[in-house]
Parts: sequence; C-alpha cells; structure tokens
Amino acid sequence: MAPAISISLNDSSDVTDFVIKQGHGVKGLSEMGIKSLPGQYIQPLEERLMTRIEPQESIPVIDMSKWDDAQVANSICDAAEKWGFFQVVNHGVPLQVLDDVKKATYGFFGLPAAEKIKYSKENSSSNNVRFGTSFTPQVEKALEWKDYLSLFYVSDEEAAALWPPVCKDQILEYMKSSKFLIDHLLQVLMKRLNVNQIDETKQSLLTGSVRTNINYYPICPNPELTVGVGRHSDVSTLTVLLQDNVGGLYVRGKEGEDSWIHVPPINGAIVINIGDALQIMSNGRYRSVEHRVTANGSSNRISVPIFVNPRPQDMIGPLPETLANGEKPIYKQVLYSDYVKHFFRKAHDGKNTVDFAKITN
Ligand SMILES: CC(C)(COP(=O)(O)OP(=O)(O)OC[C@H]1O[C@@H](n2cnc3c(N)ncnc32)[C@H](O)[C@@H]1OP(=O)(O)O)[C@@H](O)C(=O)NCCC(=O)NCCSC(=O)/C=C/c1ccc(O)cc1
Ligand SMILES: O=C(O)CCC(=O)C(=O)O
Ligand SMILES: [Fe+2]
Repeated sequence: MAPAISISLNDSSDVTDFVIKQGHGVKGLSEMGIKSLPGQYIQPLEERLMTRIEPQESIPVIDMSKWDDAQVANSICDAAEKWGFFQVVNHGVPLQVLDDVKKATYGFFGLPAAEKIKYSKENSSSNNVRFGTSFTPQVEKALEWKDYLSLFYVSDEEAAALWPPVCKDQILEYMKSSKFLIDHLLQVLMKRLNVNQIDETKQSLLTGSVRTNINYYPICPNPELTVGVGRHSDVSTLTVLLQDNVGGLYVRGKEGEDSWIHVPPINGAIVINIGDALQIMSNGRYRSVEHRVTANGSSNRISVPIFVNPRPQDMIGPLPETLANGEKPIYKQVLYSDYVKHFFRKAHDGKNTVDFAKITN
C-alpha cells in the first residue's frame, strides 16, 4: 500500500528525510508510484553503463552431489582461481530453508517504516543489527537503489533478543544449514593452498564471524540511470549468496575491461564468491571479483548474502603455507576490523579496497 504521505521529490532533503530518517527506504519511494528517479540516485555514466555484456560466457555451475569426488574439488578450486564466482546445485541446503528465508525477507521489508526504523544505525540498540539504504549514504556522491538489513551473528541468545522476530528464525536456519557447505568448500580450497588440516585457529581465521544481509531492490522508475549495488568486491572470506528469480547480478569478465557476465538465476542454486580476505590469505591465487547489481524497472528483487569472515580482531595476511615454496607475499598483515572499516567508510569503488593490504615498494 502506498504511504499516505506526499513529499517534494525535487527537494533532496525531503527525499533523504522520507527514505533514510523515516525509514521508508527506496521501497517507500517505489510504492508511492514516483514516475522519475530523484536526482541523488542518478549515477555517473561510467557507473551505470556496461559496454560489453558477454552473453556466451557464464560462471561455472558445480553439482555438489558427489561431495568427495576429486573432480568436484578441482572444479571448485579452478572456479575460485579463474572466476572468483560460481554457482552450486545439490548443495545440501534444503530448498525449503531457501524458500523460507526469501519469504521472511519479504516479511521484514513489508513491515511499516515505523517498525523498520527501529533497526536503523541511529535507533538500533546494537551495532550488530542495522537497517539501512544504499551503502554509505553519508559519503556517496550518488545513492544506490537498495534497502537492506544487516545482521552480525554473535549468539542464538543475542539473535533471539535483537533480530526482528519476523525474519530471525528463518535467517538463523539458513545460516546453520549452510555451515556444512561452507566448511566443505573451505576444506577443498585450503587443500590447494597446501593447508591439509584446518585446525581450530585456522577455522576461526576463515569463518570466525558471520554477517547475513537481506537486500531489497524495489522496482525503479528509471533503472538505466542508477544501480542496485555499485561495483565492489566483498570483504569476506567467502560469500554464500541466495538470489531470487529476477536476475541483475553481473560479474566482471576480464580484469581491466568493461566486460560483464550475468549470473543467471537457477532455481535452487546458491551463488558462491570469494572475498578479499581469501584473496589476501591465498596471496592472490583465489580472486575476489568485482560485481554489481542493476536496478530493475518491472520487478522487485531480493537477495540474501551470508558473509563468512575472519573475526574483527584477527590479523589477516598471506597464509604461511602459500608462501612455503618461496612465493613473495603481495599483501601485508592487517587487522581485519580495520580492513572492514576502510571498506564501509567509502563509497563502492570497484577493486580498490584491497589496496589497503597491498605491499607497496
Ligand atoms: C568493523 C565492523 C563491521 C563493525 O564494528 P563496530 O565496532 O560496530 O564498528 P563501527 O560501528 O565503528 O563501524 C565501523 C564503520 O562501519 C559502518 N558499518 C558497520 N556495519 C555496517 C553495515 N552492516 N553496513 C554498512 N556499514 C556498516 C559503520 O557505519 C561505521 O562507519 P562510520 O559510522 O562512518 O564510522 C566489525 O563488526 C567487523 O570487523 N566485522 C567483521 C565481519 C564483517 O562484518 N565483515 C564484513 C562482511 S560484509 C561484506 O563482505 C560485504 C558487504 C557488503 C555490503 C553492502 C554492499 O552493497 C556490498 C557489500
Ligand atoms: O544482490 C546481489 O545479488 C548481490 C549483492 C552483493 O553483491 C552484496 O550484498 O555484497
Ligand atoms: Fe557483493
């Protein structure tokens, strides 16, 4: 239902007030039936144009039904090296769990603005629960057409107390059901880096903190003028991404070229991508690849990424095992929370975040 409010879309502070301060989000703007995009969402041409979309290229789709097959393990590592992105099917996460978390995502965003705003940065009782819009609106020259809820997992008790009741159980279930898949993928990926046994310290370094976002990209009046999410790479170890059947996620095809590959929705599949933390730990062998999401003029879209990360207090750098053959480190040791803060405090800027950890000489 359209909110019974009228705002002047020509007045950017009116738009900011409605979207950010009152918590209507871009979903609220979309549902008012606005006919043109407010100025602050208009992205520079270079951020919205994709010169070359490669229809004949696609990221690998890996059938995980034969978990222990050496060929499956090879495909996973090859995909992580070459593409940094792949999809998995027969992954062991029950399809019902995926359906439930998608419904719960609609449930949360369907709440009245007055409910959602309770979880905003200003009002939330904890930094671990945050409802917001765009990425870092305070510093962005142009805003992104997306609303989100971000949930940093600490414990079941904290989630029970702080996460929105409408989606809490479904998100926890999705996180827990993905654990086996995550651990298996990391075990396989580590083996190629000469890490044969993931001990407790390493397990914690790779998976010690988990953040789940639920993203809502409402119908956009001028999708060609803006973006759903701008070009970025994730700062995670790896990301487990559930998307619905709308499409719009694109992955950089060839580094340095304006070449993009669509990640087509596949019913029941999960997208996996390597994040910066694993690129750094693997000394660049596994690639954290730039990606983006387009805005859509005719369908609402949702996605649910689980970001599997080191803990904020961990130092990350190339793993000793990857350097054992004399390979020169290209990244230094950095405190993971410093790395993440650096990412969150600037607008999306493609692959630039990783420079924070590069050795320069
Ligand atoms: C540094 C963290 C994130 C927050 O710690 P804090 O003690 O609560 O620190 P602050 O409250 O000072 O937050 C630091 C800055 O990050 C911002 N921030 C704090 N969470 C958030 C938040 N979910 N969202 C967007 N800003 C935030 C926050 O606003 C703040 O910016 P500023 O106010 O300008 O100082 C800390 O929890 C941490 O190190 N966590 C490690 C695990 C982690 O969250 N890893 C990130 C995985 S997320 C990822 O890979 C990709 C995410 C992504 C997300 C959106 C995209 O469009 C694209 C990609
Ligand atoms: O919505 C998507 O498909 C991807 C979103 C994304 O890249 C992110 O949240 O990091
Ligand atoms: Fe991402």
